[in-house]
Amino acid sequence: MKVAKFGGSSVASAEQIKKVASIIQDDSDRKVVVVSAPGKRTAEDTKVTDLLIQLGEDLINGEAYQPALDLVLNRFQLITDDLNITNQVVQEIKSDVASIISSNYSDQMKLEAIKSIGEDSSAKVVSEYLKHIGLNAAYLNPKDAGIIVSNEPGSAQFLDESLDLLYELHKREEIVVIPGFFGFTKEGKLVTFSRGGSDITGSIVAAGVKADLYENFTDVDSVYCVNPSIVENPKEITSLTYKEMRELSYAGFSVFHDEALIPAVKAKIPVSIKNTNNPGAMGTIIVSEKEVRGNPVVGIASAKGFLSLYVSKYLMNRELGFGRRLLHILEDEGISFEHTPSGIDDMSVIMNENQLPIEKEAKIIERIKNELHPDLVYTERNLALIMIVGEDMDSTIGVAAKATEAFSRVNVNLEMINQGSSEVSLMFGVKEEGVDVAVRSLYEAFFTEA
Ligand SMILES: Nc1ncnc2c1ncn2[C@@H]1O[C@H](COP(=O)(O)OP(=O)(O)O)[C@@H](O)[C@H]1O
Ligand SMILES: N[C@@H](CC(=O)OP(=O)(O)O)C(=O)O
Repeated sequence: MKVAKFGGSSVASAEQIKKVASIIQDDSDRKVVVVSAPGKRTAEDTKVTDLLIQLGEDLINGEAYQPALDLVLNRFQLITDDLNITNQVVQEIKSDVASIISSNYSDQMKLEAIKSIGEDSSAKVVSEYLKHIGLNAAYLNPKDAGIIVSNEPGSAQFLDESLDLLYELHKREEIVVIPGFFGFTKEGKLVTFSRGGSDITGSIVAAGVKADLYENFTDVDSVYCVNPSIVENPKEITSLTYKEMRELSYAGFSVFHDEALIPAVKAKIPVSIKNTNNPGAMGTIIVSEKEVRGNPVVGIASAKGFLSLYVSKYLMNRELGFGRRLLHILEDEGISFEHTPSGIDDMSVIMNENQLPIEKEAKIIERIKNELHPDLVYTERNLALIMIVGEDMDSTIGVAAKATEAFSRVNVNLEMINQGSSEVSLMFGVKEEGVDVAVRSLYEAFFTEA
């Protein structure tokens, strides 16, 4: 049995859904299908999930929500018209939104329920179309499928008890179509995963049914060794390990959600990234161990929007518990961090800028000054992180030298280097304005030069 997940770009229009149907028809092992909400049809278009978030926020803020709702309704009306199937889903969206509005849900629960409508409706449309073309298909709600998650709205984690429930899908005769992106707590509350989380649903389902393969259909022929919006026509990666993919996804390869690997890894299910627009292309396979080894670097990822909280104090190295107390202040204030490079008298805490908005910064700095008495404490914003990833890097001499040479060639100053804690990656911090030119220079150094 194969689990096939189709991303937002694959279900963005009737034309795309027809391609999805033909991919499902092509292989009778594709018995379980997971779908995202309709994504962008063009670069300027808006994803249905973004329209729904707008709708939810307008509703909560007491503003007119009808314009956003109309855009969602029109989107599904157009899809059902073009597929020549019933528009029942449009009526269901209207009544679902009305019942969410009149419910006694908290604002957060209302927003969660509204966000789930995109995937839920998409699954109804896809299953309806599969039936329309003569396939034995059925829509299956995540609650009935057994997707049980933690109560963390907007960032749910799947719970292991989902797995046995999902295994029951083997008993189904039909091709089941499950909406991605949300699950239910043990108490029956609807909770969404983080953005891009339909990949997580696909992985949980694949682990639950013990699939032979988890196929993730998107709009590119493969995972490329660098983001194709930064380097034109980058080299394709034919195979990479779970570890490499997780690091690359975490550091900016948005093609696959970094949390989506865990269920597949635990169940040892290979993941294949394929193109809905070109299903004949080989794609990329993600496995636990690679057979063919070549370039020690498999990919270069980058992400903007980080900040460094720098703290310096003479003899910090001798002050027992300094690091713990610094991190405790952050924990106490609900701030999560990504990395903590440190020196003898200095420590930096790297975090996503959304963790420390400007309004919150003064309070944190004040607490650090009062509780830790540093010589210096300040933040540096607009940082980007670049991650060079490859399982064989740690046994290859000269990778860091080649990278720093590439940075100096394009005159990009390094704010930070972090190597050692991860066996498979080497991280660099640079100012945001230099990140793309730095990534291009690294690509040339590792992938185009002899
Ligand atoms: N290294 C990479 N390789 C391939 N695609 C990448 C990479 N980094 C970023 N992307 C982007 O990921 C996109 C596909 O992911 P996503 O937008 O989530 O698709 P979907 O609509 O299928 O969920 C590609 O169109 C591409 O722009
Ligand atoms: N629709 C959700 C979940 C998702 O996975 O979407 P996509 O497959 O378009 O990345 C989002 O936009 O976050």
